[in-house]
Amino acid sequence: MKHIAIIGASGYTGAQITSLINTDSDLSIQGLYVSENSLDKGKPLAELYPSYNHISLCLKPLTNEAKNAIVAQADAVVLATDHVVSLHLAAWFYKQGLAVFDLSGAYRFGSLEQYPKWYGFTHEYPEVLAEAVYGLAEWNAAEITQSKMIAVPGCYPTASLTALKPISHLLTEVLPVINAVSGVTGAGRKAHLHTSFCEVSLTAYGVMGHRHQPEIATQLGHNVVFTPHLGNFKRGILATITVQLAKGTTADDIAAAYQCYDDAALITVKQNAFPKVDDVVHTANCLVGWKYDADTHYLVVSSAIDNLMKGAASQALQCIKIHFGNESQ
Ligand SMILES: NC(=O)C1=CN([C@@H]2O[C@H](COP(=O)(O)OP(=O)(O)OC[C@H]3O[C@@H](n4cnc5c(N)ncnc54)[C@H](OP(=O)(O)O)[C@@H]3O)[C@@H](O)[C@H]2O)C=CC1
Ligand SMILES: CC(=O)N[C@@H](CCC(=O)OP(=O)(O)O)C(=O)O
Repeated sequence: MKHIAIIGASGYTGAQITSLINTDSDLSIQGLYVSENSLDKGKPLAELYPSYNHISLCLKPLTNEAKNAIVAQADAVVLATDHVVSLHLAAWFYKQGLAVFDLSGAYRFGSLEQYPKWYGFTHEYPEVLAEAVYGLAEWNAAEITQSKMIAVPGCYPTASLTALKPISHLLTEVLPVINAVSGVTGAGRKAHLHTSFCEVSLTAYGVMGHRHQPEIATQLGHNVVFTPHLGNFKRGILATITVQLAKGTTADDIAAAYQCYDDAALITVKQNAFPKVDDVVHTANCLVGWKYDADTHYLVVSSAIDNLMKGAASQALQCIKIHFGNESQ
């Protein structure tokens, strides 16, 4: 049995992973935490999320005493916190010897130079960053087993990389064009004008400047054009990617490439059938559909996930299970 502390448990991804760990017989929740001065400290999680009324745990403030109790009692922490909050907490808990599963972007880039541009801070922990591995579960299991510092991928990168990595050897110098639409929970629970009910309407944002573009490009090993969109639905991401493949590529080559997921329980790939967001919401699954025009060598591939599940919480749980393996039982 492994004991897991969840920090940022009142947020969308934190509450989601709390519900997953709560029902996992190999894991136990050491505690649920919010910031020291949070308006929610002391409240039962179920007061915020009545659908979790079977979970009786309360949200505790992350004081110094609480941090020391986590070190004494937990095997791992899940950080479902903002990038800058995660930056410092991850380094502190890692140095205390705990395994860290960080849902933020604070440890996803290998090189320090990327952080000021894409995250607006200077990374202060190169020694911890050097140990971090990218938790794309189906691709990096060996690394996730080895390291105690797991950077769980972003939601858009999870959808995009799942579709593109199998065919990376078929790409040309023409950049894949990724158009992705996210539900509003992708922006977190805190109130913002642009995510308020009367403001949300399907629109592109972060055009030519979203931090997930370099995350996808780095992990794919190939540059991409990435345009996120905000959709007027709560959960889910649909990433539809248009890509020109090398001359001579056949549909059979593509089908063969996607066979890499034949043993992946959570990923289903179909030819000439396209997934809907509703097919994956509240699940840990990723559905991929593709169609290829051999005359132009253009492939359209669509990938659907739940941003709070495969895009965050359930992928973090996959990483926890991979990392601890049989030890968690
Ligand atoms: N939403 C999504 O679809 C995805 C989000 N992510 C990433 O996951 C992380 C969490 O996202 P999300 O759940 O949406 O965010 P939310 O805004 O919904 O939740 C943030 C949580 O962090 C807590 N918190 C804030 N400051 C601190 C602090 N100093 N110490 C401890 N807890 C703190 C908040 O509670 P309080 O303020 O009351 O203390 C709240 O519980 C982010 O880094 C996000 O980028 C990754 C993939 C997908
Ligand atoms: C709709 C929406 O606002 N989505 C978020 C992405 C959420 C995510 O994956 O998070 P990371 O910040 O951890 O990379 C955004 O575009 O910033």
